[in-house]
Amino acid sequence: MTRVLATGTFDLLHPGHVFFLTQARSLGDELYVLVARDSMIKHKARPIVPEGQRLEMISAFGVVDKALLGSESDIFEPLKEIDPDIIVLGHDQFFDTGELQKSLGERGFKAKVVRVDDAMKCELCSSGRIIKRVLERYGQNEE
Ligand SMILES: Cc1cc2nc3c(=O)[nH]c(=O)nc-3n(C[C@H](O)[C@H](O)[C@H](O)COP(=O)(O)O)c2cc1C
Ligand SMILES: Nc1ncnc2c1ncn2[C@@H]1O[C@H](COP(=O)(O)OP(=O)(O)OP(=O)(O)O)[C@@H](O)[C@H]1O
Repeated sequence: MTRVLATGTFDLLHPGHVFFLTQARSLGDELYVLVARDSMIKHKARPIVPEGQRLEMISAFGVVDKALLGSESDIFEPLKEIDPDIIVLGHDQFFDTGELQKSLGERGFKAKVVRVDDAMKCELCSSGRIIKRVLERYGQNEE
């Protein structure tokens, strides 16, 4: 039984997320997903959708066996419980594969880090671009 772990913000959902999680699931037998905490997202703007609602949506995906909220202080903490065989990184996730692999080894985790390079290309296959489109269409009308 190979347990795969995927992680991410998953703010405004789109087909790129379905594509990523389907790819992640295909690497093993079961898929766990760690949803990033609002307080831990510092590499981009604060998500529109609060963490509890982001978790609820990812939990409803058919390819996902279990979704959990991450830790608010230590990204390695939830791995003790999940104990994944594979940690999958999306094409644009900021982690360096080698450095993450090294950090995991130093902490005694067995997981192998796998980067999936494929991206689904469509105009609105990005939470950021959905937000931009909404602002273009409705932003100017704000009183
Ligand atoms: C192995 C691993 C564990 C993670 N654990 C957590 C965590 O416990 N809490 C959290 O808020 N983010 C955690 N993250 C980070 C996010 O879930 C996410 O990967 C990061 O914010 C960048 O994702 P994005 O490109 O989807 O925004 C973890 C990431 C990795 C790779
Ligand atoms: N179009 C896409 N194709 C493949 N994977 C994607 C795509 N969009 C997002 N992902 C993957 O889904 C996971 C969660 O992504 P995230 O929540 O950052 O969405 P995003 O749409 O890329 O957000 P933003 O537009 O704010 O950067 C990441 O691993 C990311 O690489």
